[in-house]
Amino acid sequence: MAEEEVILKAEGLTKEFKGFVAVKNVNLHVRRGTIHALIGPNGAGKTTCFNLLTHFLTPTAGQIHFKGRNITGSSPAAIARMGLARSFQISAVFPHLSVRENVRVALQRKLGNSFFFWRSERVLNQLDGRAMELVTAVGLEAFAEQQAVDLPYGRKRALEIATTLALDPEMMLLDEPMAGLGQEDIKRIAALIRTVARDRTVLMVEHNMSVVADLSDTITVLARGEVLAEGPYATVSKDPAVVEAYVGTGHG
Ligand SMILES: Nc1ncnc2c1ncn2[C@@H]1O[C@H](COP(=O)(O)OP(=O)(O)OP(=O)(O)O)[C@@H](O)[C@H]1O
Repeated sequence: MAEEEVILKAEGLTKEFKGFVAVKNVNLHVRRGTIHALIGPNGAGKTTCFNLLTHFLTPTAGQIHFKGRNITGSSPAAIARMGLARSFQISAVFPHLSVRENVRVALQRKLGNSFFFWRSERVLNQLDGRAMELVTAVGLEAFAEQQAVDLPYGRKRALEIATTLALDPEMMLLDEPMAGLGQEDIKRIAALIRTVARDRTVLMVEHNMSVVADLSDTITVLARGEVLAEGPYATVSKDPAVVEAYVGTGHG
């Protein structure tokens, strides 16, 4: 794989919790412009891996490179500024601000706390314009003036994606974007992920196999902290070791 094609690279990634190895020597290469899924049965180490990649956890060993730069040990804020952003949990949304205001706050945060120039009316109006573009991009225009707390669950997920898009990341990491969603919301959020992935790279941890099959260019399967298989869905879903790992845990 040509080096310039790889936007995110993890090598020998390992995380130990008091002697228990949750992630073991994981090598991961995410190609620029693709949708890459990280899957595996319960307890496989997906969340730990995700937290290592987004720097919410420090690896015991291994290195992470983003756009050719070693970002091991950098702060989540620093890597977000470099263009690698994780979608924030729903709890990070301000419940009593409107949808539009939530996105505007995210845009303000991108500008940085040290600059207060955005308090001027002209800049606020500009930010409102961009916020509405993002609100529309995620299909929330009809909800723009509603408080976040009043949104249906699936719409909150869309808002979470909009606030992440406000950072204009080159690469977006999504932690179980379909968790807790009904069929209709799943369709809508899957379409949204496909749209946002047109001009950026997406890495997601996801349990919903039909979504993974539908969206992903590449899938990495983890089991017991190790990479079991990697490739397109058609290949990994037929891999005997993958079938065994899922059947063995009753996932089917
Ligand atoms: N902070 C921690 N301290 C100790 N053990 C941990 C910690 N975090 C995770 N683990 C263990 O590491 C292993 C991998 O957990 P992880 O949550 O990464 O798996 P997962 O693949 O995301 O699972 P799930 O699909 O159930 O969310 C599990 O055995 C878990 O108990």
